[in-house]
Amino acid sequence: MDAILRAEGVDLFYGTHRAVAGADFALQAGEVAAVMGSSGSGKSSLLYCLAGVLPATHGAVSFDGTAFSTLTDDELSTLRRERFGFVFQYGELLPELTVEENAALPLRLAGQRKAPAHAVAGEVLGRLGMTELLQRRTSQLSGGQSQRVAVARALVHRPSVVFADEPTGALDSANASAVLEEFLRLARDQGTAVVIVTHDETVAAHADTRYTMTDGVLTQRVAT
Ligand SMILES: Nc1ncnc2c1ncn2[C@@H]1O[C@H](COP(=O)(O)OP(=O)(O)OP(=O)(O)O)[C@@H](O)[C@H]1O
Repeated sequence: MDAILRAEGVDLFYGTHRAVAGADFALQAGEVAAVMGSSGSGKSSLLYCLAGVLPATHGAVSFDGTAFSTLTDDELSTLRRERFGFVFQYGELLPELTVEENAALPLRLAGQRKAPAHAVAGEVLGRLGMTELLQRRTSQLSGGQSQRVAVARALVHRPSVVFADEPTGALDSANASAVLEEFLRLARDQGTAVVIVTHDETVAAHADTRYTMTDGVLTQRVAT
């Protein structure tokens, strides 16, 4: 099967510092891949290249057979907005919006009207146990609740790939594993592939494929 997301020989330089060094990566539709490695090893930098947020200095990244380098900035923005979802360590929600409004944002940005967008967001939030909190401002949520909203927002438009950078890194371990399991169950149910950057071996254990980043060099770990 052809990979939905593929990186070949990707380098990312910050000035003279080579943060990503010759990375090869392939992700199938619906696959969950974890990228582990110590602090500063280049995991987030790789994620930004794979998501088309930073252009690779050398090498190529392609989505569904189309190299990012052949797209205009507008086309790449549209691809990121419509086909990708993002979850970060601290949720990165809009604090003045409600839970429902935050989760519905990708649909609203895609031009959907409020009522149907909120109906879909409400359904996804319900699957994450957030039905009672739909009208609450996200500034008034716990860490675990915030991450559930971030997960809903990343999945609500049924993207092909979600990029998650330490998605449960700010939570205590019981909360972290609950949110991670709900996140991956929803993603797998809708066939969304996931790339998770993590320091945490227990997070990586949930993935189908595991990689290790060492000083910018990405290596696939062979299952034992
Ligand atoms: N914008 C930048 N400009 C210059 N150097 C950077 C920049 N961003 C990251 N770096 C450097 O590139 C290297 C890789 O950083 P990156 O954030 O990708 O690592 P990481 O593995 O995600 O780390 P952490 O686990 O601590 O988040 C580090 O040495 C970092 O200091």
